[in-house]
This record gives sequence, C-alpha cells and structure tokens, in this order.
Amino acid sequence: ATLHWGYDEHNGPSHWKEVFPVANGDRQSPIDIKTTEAKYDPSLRPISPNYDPTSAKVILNNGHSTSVEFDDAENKSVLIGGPLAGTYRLRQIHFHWGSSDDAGSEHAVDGMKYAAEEPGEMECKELIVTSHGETKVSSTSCGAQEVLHVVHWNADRYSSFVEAARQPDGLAVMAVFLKIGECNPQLKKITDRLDAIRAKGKRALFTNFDPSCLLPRSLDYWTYFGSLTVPPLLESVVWIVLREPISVCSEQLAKFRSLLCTGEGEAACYLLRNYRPPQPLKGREINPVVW
Ligand SMILES: NS(=O)(=O)c1c(F)c(F)c(S(=O)(=O)CCO)c(N[C@H](c2ccccc2)[C@@H](O)c2ccccc2)c1F
Ligand SMILES: [Zn+2]
Repeated sequence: ATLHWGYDEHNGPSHWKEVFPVANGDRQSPIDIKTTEAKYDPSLRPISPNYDPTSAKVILNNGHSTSVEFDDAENKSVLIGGPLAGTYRLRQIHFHWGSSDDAGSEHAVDGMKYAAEEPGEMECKELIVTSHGETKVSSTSCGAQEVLHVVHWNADRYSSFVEAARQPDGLAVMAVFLKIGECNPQLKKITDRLDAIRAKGKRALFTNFDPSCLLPRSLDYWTYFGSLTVPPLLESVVWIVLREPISVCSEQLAKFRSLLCTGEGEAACYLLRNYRPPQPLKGREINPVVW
C-alpha cells in the first residue's frame, strides 16, 4: 500500500512502520531528554552557526510543514563545532506545531510534552551542568513548544543532502524550543508570508534572511544520535537540541495552523499538527553541554 503519510489517524506516526520499517530502529527521533541521565562530555565544544542572509531562497508549503530553503551550492551558511566533525551546510529550516489543545513539541525534556498554548506556566526541572562538571537542579517554569528545526548536511564528506541523508553522520539538525509569550518580531518575517503559501505545493520568494535571528541568547544544548522525524525516518541525524527557548505569541502559532495539507482545488484540510511522539532511547547516551 503506498502510504501517503501524514499526521492523521489513518496515516499518522503509528502507521509509518508499515512502509518505513526503520521506524522501529535503534536510533529513532524525537526522544524524551531525561536531563538527570544526561552525561557531561568535556570534549564537546560550543556550536557556532555562521549564516549568510543571501543564502535564503524560497519559503514553501510541502504539505507536511512549511520550510525555508537555502542555497547550499557552497559553504556560505554553515554550522561547525559542538559534536560535529567538519562543516555542515545549511539546507533548510522547517517548523513543527500542535493543534491548540495538544502539545506540539517533538523532543521533550523530562517528560514535558510542551503544549502549544499552555494557559499557565508549567513547572519543569532543569539540570545545569556547570563548566567544572558540578550539577545542580533548578526548577524553572517552561511552557514551551519545539517549533524550529534547522537542517544541515555534511558537505565535507558527501556531495549532496540527499546522499548525506543516507549516512550515519550525514545530517545535523538544531532544534529550538518555543515559549508562548511575546510575539517574536523575527518570526514575523516568516508568519507574514504564510498567507501566500496556504495550499500544499505553493512557494514564494524568501530572501535576505539569516535564521540565527531565531536562535536564543544561550546556545547551551543537548546532543545525541538520532533520525529524521518524518518518513523516510533515516538514521542520519546528529541532533543538537538547544536548552533555551525563544518566544512566540499564540497569534503567530495560529498562523501555522492555517496552512493546508491539501493542494489548491482539493477539499481543504488544515495542517493542525505535525509532530512525531518521543521514541525509545534504546540505550543511547545524551550529552548536555552548558557554558
Ligand atoms: N524533523 S526532520 O528534520 O526530520 C524533517 C522534517 F520534519 C520535515 F518536515 C522535512 S520537510 O522537507 O520539510 C517535509 C518532509 O520531507 C524534512 N526534510 C528532509 C530534509 C531536508 C533537507 C535536508 C535533509 C533532509 C527531507 O526533505 C528529506 C528526507 C530524506 C532525504 C532528503 C530530503 C526533515 F528533515
Ligand atoms: Zn523537523
């Protein structure tokens, strides 16, 4: 059966294994990051994103998410450092979100499935591993949702993102949690264009955009080896999950939910949610990196 995969009851994450058996693999994503079990690795360094705004090309609705695609013909916008060996080239950014009454985040921290619009703030513990290795737990409030993924591919070792996507160290995806609060003026550049790409398959010019404007002040992160969170679920991703969220207001989130997962002229269906639930850790180690 050719599964036209999606996020509905009949074609959602529980069905993906029928066409993509790797869905039950040993390094699937997302995962629930249990901060107390994260193991500090002193060899890990800071990550350093270095993006050129002229790399941005187009914003599109591919029916599963909305993405901004970047020119990756040369090392103009790259991510280096952190757990990465070599230069990873920026290819695209895309978003995940949930319908207003369920969580939209993919990765969770200490079981916290961040809800899109949590009425109040949610309590969650945070393990701070200081640079000299001591750990302390601080309880912070965190009503956050993971929305932004920044996808890079290993241009040192592979000749295209399609080839890199088939290799165990081929991709590096940076995940950013998002906290309901103030409207985000940088995200406005994207949400203001969504009206032009409401139907699946639509695209619009999108230039002069540097995605580091969507990153939080601190680049502290957790890292682990995982997979794409959409079919074909390839186990080729070094995940870099930033600890600090950025802010978004509920009006901005609502705009993502106005996107359609159907093309023009088809009976409209809204892309209300597009996240995969956490997958088994299967013995993998997660390393926190905090400065
Ligand atoms: N959460 S995730 O990071 O796993 C993810 C998504 F959630 C996601 F929605 C996309 S997407 O491209 O926006 C729509 C589905 O293809 C991609 N896109 C894939 C991709 C884009 C650029 C570079 C590498 C991978 C997808 O287009 C793809 C998959 C496999 C091989 C080539 C490309 C993706 F990687
Ligand atoms: Zn994603």
